[in-house]
Amino acid sequence: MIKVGIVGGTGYTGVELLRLLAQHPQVEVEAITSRSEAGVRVCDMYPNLRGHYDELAFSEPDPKRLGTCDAVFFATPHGVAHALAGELLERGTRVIDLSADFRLRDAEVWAEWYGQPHGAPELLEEAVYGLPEMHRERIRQARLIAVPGCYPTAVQLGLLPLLEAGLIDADHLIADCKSGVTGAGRGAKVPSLLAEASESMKAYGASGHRHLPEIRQGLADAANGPVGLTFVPHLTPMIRGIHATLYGRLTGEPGDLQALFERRFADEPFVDVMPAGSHPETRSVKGANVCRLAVHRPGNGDTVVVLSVIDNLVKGASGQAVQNLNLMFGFDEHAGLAAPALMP
Ligand SMILES: NC(=O)C1=CN([C@@H]2O[C@H](COP(=O)(O)OP(=O)(O)OC[C@H]3O[C@@H](n4cnc5c(N)ncnc54)[C@H](OP(=O)(O)O)[C@@H]3O)[C@@H](O)[C@H]2O)C=CC1
Ligand SMILES: CC(=O)N[C@@H](CCC(=O)OP(=O)(O)O)C(=O)O
Repeated sequence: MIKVGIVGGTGYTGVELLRLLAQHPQVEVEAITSRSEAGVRVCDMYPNLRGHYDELAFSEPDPKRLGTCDAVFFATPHGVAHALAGELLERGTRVIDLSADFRLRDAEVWAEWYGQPHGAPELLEEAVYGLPEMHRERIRQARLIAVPGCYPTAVQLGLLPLLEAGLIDADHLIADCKSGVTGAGRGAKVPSLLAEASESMKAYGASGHRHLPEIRQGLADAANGPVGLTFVPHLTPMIRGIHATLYGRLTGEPGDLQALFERRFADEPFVDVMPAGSHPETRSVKGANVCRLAVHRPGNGDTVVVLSVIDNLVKGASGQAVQNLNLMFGFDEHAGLAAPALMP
């Protein structure tokens, strides 16, 4: 058994970590923090966890107590892990950060997109980008993991096979993405109100969203050179889910694209390449740590269309974080993540 801590336990990704870890045979949650709810029992705030965490209560973030854990998850807004990760690492605690604090390798690019100076540039070199389908062996050795963002997970998984094989024009990629409202977090915000978000859909961040540099960085690694990407996120009236529709211009005759995708992800426990002609639905991944993909070539023309769906709170955040923990501690990669999606 290992002991873990969670900083930022009242948010959607924090409570999703608790739900997944409740089924993990080798993990005990030692500490969970919230400044606003300190003293409140977790199961009083989240009754779905009654019977699983009856004694656990939120506490103030205390690096000494967190430093007694084998690993600490940060499910906090940007900047919080910058302040605490270094001290925890010095105490011998491994850090799995769900925020964007360590996702971009360049501190100046981070500062430009996040509107504040990078708070821990000295840790960037050792941080590993926690996309197991790209970096599994480095994750196994890592002390500090930057869990990818939700849109970046859906987009990178969908485009990796095509870029690695050099089959599409890397200068002109398009990612048209839709997210459910939990992507915006649990904090009260007008655009997340029922009357604002339901029965409506809108694009946002079309001229530049902070996930753009993160996605470009990952795709450039796959393409072995810079990429040009147009990324437009949309808010849709669902609670969980990301649907990414990805477009690439073929540079030549690509061969069997279905076989390419099946081969690329054959050994990946959490990527499901659907049969040719499929249209994956977000509800088919609700609550599950899975990315479902389908690849199309409309009219046998020069454009390839990839459809990629994930649950933003699971493969897009907390599930991926647990998958990283499993790799770091040599557990079965499925531990805590075996349940199928909810249906309907
Ligand atoms: N929602 C999603 O789909 C995804 C979210 N993420 C990322 O995961 C992180 C958490 O997201 P989400 O769960 O939605 O966020 P929420 O806004 O729902 O929750 C944030 C949590 O952080 C705590 N917190 C806030 N400020 C501080 C601070 N200064 N020090 C310590 N704790 C703090 C809050 O508790 P309190 O204020 O009481 O201490 C709360 O528990 C974010 O970085 C987000 O970008 C990543 C992928 C997907
Ligand atoms: C619907 C919605 O608002 N989604 C969030 C992204 C989700 C997320 O939390 O991403 P990070 O982990 O990078 O913060 C947004 O567009 O800002």
